[in-house]
Amino acid sequence: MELRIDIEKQFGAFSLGADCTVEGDRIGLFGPSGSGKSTLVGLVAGLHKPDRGTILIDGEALFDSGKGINIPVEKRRIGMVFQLPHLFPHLNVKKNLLYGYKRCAPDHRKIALESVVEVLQIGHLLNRGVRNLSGGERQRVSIGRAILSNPRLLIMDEPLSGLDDSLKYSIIPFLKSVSETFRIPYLFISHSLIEMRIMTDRVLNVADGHIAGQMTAEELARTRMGESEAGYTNLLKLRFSHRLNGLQVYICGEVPLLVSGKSDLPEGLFELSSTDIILFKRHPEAISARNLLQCHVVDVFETGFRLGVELECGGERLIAEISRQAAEDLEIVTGIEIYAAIKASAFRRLG
Ligand SMILES: Nc1ncnc2c1ncn2[C@@H]1O[C@H](COP(=O)(O)OP(=O)(O)OP(=O)(O)O)[C@@H](O)[C@H]1O
Repeated sequence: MELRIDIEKQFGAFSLGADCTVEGDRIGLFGPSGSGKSTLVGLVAGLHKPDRGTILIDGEALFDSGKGINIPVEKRRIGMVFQLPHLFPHLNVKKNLLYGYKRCAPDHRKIALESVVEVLQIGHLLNRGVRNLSGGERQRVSIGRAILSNPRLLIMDEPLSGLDDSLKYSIIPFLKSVSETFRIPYLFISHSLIEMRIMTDRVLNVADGHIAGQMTAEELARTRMGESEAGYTNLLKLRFSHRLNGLQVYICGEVPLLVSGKSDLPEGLFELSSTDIILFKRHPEAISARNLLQCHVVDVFETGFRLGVELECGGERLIAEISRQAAEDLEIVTGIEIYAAIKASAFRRLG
């Protein structure tokens, strides 16, 4: 999808002026609270009318003040999912799901109820009233309802913010499989850099009512690494192997990792902060950290006052963060071999 926006909107004291072209099917909008993300997607969806400008999807004008075009919201074919699922309380799950489908013109009805129910695994809920659903189930139903309206674009405005961590990471696979199965491009709003990296490829950085830049989610994470004490978050998909001396052995690429924790689910998404990786120039004789990985330095980059060090280790990439003095002591340059020590307790399971 290509989204072209060149609009201005004044909302009381807040001015929004956005001018950008973005291409991709998994687009993020990232920025602080009040920067204008929801206003911007509301203008795209047709919930508000720009004061002037143009909004085009794949060359087709949804709004063009010069030509007097303003496609009404119900004809834009844009589905929306919000932080709080706005389901109809008097309708059961099936009727909520079919609401958008029935309003969609028959020519555009390409996605069937059965396939959405299957992907979102909500078949057992169809006859239930929506008041009797858990938070995660409600959000799955609201995603299903949006998909069944057969939109050309799905807008998700902080769809995971109202959920606790474990629920959030159980919904993400559904969001991903929905987008992969039905191939609907989406705009995804979040304050969470981790959600951006999991859910999006291209990110619009929104600041003070304008688009301050456009980059990949990975570039955004590296840019912000030096601004946060938590550093860069490595996201690792690990495969459970076995238990050993009260710890769990997971496989990362080709490398076994010792991880604290109790779950022995076959797979897991873990986070590891760049500040929890300690680098050694030579193999240390004995250390308390349970993981000592032999790595190659593939990149060294600036992160404000410190340096980011990208490591290759058994087919996986890790980013560590060190001071300039430490980089001098270690004589770090691209291509050298180095050892990375990581405590078993440094890994945090996300889902
Ligand atoms: N209808 C409106 N009338 C007046 N001001 C508005 C209106 N809608 C939004 N605003 C203002 O526009 C600014 C941007 O709000 P918006 O909700 O778009 O930000 P956001 O980046 O989505 O924030 P958050 O991440 O907190 O949801 C805010 O200052 C808000 O008060």
